[in-house]
Amino acid sequence: MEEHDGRLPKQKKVKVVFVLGGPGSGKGTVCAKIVEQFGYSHLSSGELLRKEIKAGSEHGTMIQNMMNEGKLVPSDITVRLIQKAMQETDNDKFLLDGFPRDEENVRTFEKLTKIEPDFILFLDCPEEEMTKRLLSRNQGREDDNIETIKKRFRVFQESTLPLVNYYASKGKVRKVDAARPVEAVFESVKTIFSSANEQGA
Ligand SMILES: Nc1ncnc2c1ncn2[C@@H]1O[C@H](COP(=O)(O)OP(=O)(O)O)[C@@H](O)[C@H]1O
Ligand SMILES: O=c1ccn([C@@H]2O[C@H](COP(=O)(O)OP(=O)(O)O)[C@@H](O)[C@H]2O)c(=O)[nH]1
Ligand SMILES: [Mg+2]
Repeated sequence: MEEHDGRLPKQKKVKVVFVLGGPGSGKGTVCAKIVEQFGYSHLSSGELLRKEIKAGSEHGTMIQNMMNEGKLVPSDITVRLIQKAMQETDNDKFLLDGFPRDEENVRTFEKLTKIEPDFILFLDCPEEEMTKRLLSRNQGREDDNIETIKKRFRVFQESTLPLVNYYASKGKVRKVDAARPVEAVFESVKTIFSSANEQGA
């Protein structure tokens, strides 16, 4: 048996909120505001994947091809990137923006991190509004074109929404009407995070 001095091993008990919503629903925008007001660290799996492409990493080309088709990158790759980013961040509260996107993402995340989310913030927005936002986002993203947008909506409907419904059945979803102006959306989000704070969640 390993000898130790009685102290617990260095362990972080982390709190995680999954921030879900269709492409262009405003996940990144609202996460930035939650960070300012509630001290979470913001990890966007999409951003982490785009960094891999830029860095020309081992899986960069494959990731780029998947993204341009609006398809989901294999869970192993995404989860490892998230896990690494969490370990490198000196915080115990994380917003996972745009993750998980399907059931396999969840299974892989739970297997590798043993973390269960506190709750799911769900930004509910009609496709028409999301399309308008994506087409005027101007971030130079190759996947913000109408063909790829349609594919991304389909993946969201078929793979991500069932997950949201699953978490809703466990009482874990906090849904917000995301079709309103940013300030109004954030007012609702603030209420949710304030009450989560009070409950020590
Ligand atoms: N509530 C809102 N009303 C109008 N435009 C918004 C709103 N939230 C975000 N946007 C804009 O819509 C685009 C998509 O937002 P973003 O936060 O990148 O969404 P997501 O991360 O969900 O794809 C951005 O140009 C952003 O400035
Ligand atoms: O966990 C993730 C996050 C993103 N993506 C890929 O990256 C793209 C862009 O995701 P992001 O969250 O950045 O887009 P948004 O929803 O914000 O428009 C998606 O369409 C997928 O191809 C993925 O496969 N897994
Ligand atoms: Mg985003």
